[in-house]
Amino acid sequence: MDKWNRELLDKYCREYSVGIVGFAPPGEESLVGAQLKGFPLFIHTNLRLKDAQLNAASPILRLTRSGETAWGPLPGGDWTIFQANHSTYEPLAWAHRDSLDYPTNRSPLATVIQDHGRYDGIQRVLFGGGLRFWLHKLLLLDSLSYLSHGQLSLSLNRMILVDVDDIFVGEKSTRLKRDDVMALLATQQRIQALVPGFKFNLGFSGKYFHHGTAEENLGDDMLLENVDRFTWFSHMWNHQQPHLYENVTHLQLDMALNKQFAKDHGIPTVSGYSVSPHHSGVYPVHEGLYEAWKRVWNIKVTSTEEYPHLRPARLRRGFIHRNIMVLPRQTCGLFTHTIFIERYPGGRDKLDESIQGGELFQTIVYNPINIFMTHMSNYGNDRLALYTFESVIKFIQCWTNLRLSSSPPLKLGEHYFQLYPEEADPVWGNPCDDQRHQKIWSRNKTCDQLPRFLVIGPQKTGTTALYTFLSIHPAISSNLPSPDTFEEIQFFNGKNYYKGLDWYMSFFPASKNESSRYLFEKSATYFDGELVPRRAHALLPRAKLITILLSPARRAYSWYQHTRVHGDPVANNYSFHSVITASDTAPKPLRDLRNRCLNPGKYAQHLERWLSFYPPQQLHIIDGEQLRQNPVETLHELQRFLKITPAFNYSSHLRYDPKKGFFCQVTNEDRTKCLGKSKGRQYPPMEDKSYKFLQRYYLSHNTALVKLLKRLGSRTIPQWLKEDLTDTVMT
Ligand SMILES: Nc1ncnc2c1ncn2[C@@H]1O[C@H](COP(=O)(O)OS(=O)(=O)O)[C@@H](OP(=O)(O)O)[C@H]1O
Repeated sequence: MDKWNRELLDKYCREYSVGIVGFAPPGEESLVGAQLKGFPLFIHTNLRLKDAQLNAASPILRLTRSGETAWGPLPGGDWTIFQANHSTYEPLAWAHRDSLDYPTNRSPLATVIQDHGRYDGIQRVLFGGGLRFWLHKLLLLDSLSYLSHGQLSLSLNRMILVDVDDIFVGEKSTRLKRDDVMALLATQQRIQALVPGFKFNLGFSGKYFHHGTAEENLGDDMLLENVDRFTWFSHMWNHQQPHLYENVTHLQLDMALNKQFAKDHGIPTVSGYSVSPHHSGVYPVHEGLYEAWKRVWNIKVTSTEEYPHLRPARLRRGFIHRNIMVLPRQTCGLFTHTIFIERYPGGRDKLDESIQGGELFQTIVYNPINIFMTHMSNYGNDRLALYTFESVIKFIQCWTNLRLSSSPPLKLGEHYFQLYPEEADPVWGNPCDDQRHQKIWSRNKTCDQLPRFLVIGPQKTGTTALYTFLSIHPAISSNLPSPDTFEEIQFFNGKNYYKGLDWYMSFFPASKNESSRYLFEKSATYFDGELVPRRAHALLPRAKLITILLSPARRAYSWYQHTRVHGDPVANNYSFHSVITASDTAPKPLRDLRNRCLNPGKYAQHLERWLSFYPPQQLHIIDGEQLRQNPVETLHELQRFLKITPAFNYSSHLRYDPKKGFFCQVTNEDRTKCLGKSKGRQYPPMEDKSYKFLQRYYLSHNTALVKLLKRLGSRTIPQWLKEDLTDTVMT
């Protein structure tokens, strides 16, 4: 960093009490006792180190616990260590030279050092290398917490739930014998001493009870003899994937069999938790599963790996659908077929690495709530899962101050959404964009039941005319009508979104020659809906977007007239001028109406939101005046944008109807079919004072729109936009 910037940064840090975390970059040159410019601090580089320890007296330690030695070499051979001769410095971690490379040198070398700020007024923590070493990752968390005066601190509470799935399901000779069940209970007891509330959570499929060898059947019996010492949840009766059931009644019947089995064998049925094999049906959602779960088991919480995608595990989120909380699962590396420690992928060393500071350890460090899925087969043979969980829990106890605990799934779910309330709303993605999602999606759903383009509004710009004219096109099909909102589905912007993807897709029935069909949907309220671009993009990232713009002032006036006709009491009580000029102290209903009337006209702002999700090439802007006066040309341009070939010639299908005062659809030689009375209404012209007010109101928004259109490469600026701006300048 040059001197000027450095001084600026230092000044900022001193004034606002901001600390610095620094990392020594690896260098080709090996330095010995080189002084860090401007500091009483010296470094040695490119060292091999081993046996790390922490400074128990350091005020930085919070999550990390000192006292032990992390024996063995530190990863990499290019470590930097620090030597200081000023009281401002205090080591945070030490290591020793690796004797393979160097003659024995017993004095510990500081690999992480704290600068208390006594030298130049700035607090720092300097790391002698990157973050390859797991212990340094913990120290980074603590450094951030310390330097941010506690503002960047993770809670120290961690919850763990271990599901043991496929109870009774495994093939002969992979199942639990009495010894294994005893080991399970003994380990559980030891873990309970470290993790209050811990119980293995057993997921059973009753159909396969007593399907093992004679010895294994005794193991089944022993599990049931100890039924109260575990928590239990229903898997599927026959381990069938729920998305393969087309019929919810069959699904229910199978679930009822498992419930009956539970009752007959004293297994509790009130946990409110269940999981489905291979996570199928949970996400992408198979509505039948949710329905049957609710009816048979009153399920309130489940967990899955697939949402939004399988990997990386740390990006998985939760959501709530039909009042069922779906929690993300973490990965522990144990799968149905990983049944011997030595056959763990990469061998025992890899497993130990994951436990001792590696992936599994860090999963627990970074996630306040951890749900792990394991299988019965992981607990037989050499009891890989028992070794894994007991070891990682002990390692956590040894190296961290984390407070581990466990709770039944329902409590865990409630706690999860208290921590992450923003995750409650689901985000529906396209199951065909992820092979794993597609695999666990129902057979009777296709990928062609989604629109290829959206007409997003805004309201009152001519969206119904465009929708109607597009529907004449032989290659274009709109959605089926909705009983509530007619031609509009209004999926992405309101409560309908919570009805799920199946509901949305039911508006686009599959037909035979799908590939040649251009499915589309128009919902005029999408344009200014806060959440719509994000949601639309999650589901339809390649969709084209069509918007129609006309003078925001005229649009607002048309909307007001529309709202009056629809019987809105506030619109009927107040003149247009009173609505648009309502102040922030006006009664709430009036302010709300004002906002609903005026906000959609802030075009640039809304378009920018769409453009933060979609590339500009996918957006087509129609001039609303052109649509009104020359729909034929407008539709030809639109076809070119959509790349629809052969182009449909609209000139013989649309004709100006002098009586209606608009273009209408030609039905035969001398007849036309126009839009209904609610489109192209008769109402008095807008008062001049209102128009002038709105010109001023929209000035900054219209100016931003001109800039945006230019940025998007528009060669012409719509006439209405020029007029709105010119008139404003003149008044
Ligand atoms: N061909 C044709 N026929 C009838 N109306 C037409 C046509 N082209 C554009 N318009 C203008 O469309 C305005 C209604 O816009 P929307 O259909 O988007 O309204 S809505 O948001 O769906 O309610 C409607 O607004 P009003 O004039 O205020 O009724 C019309 O001006």
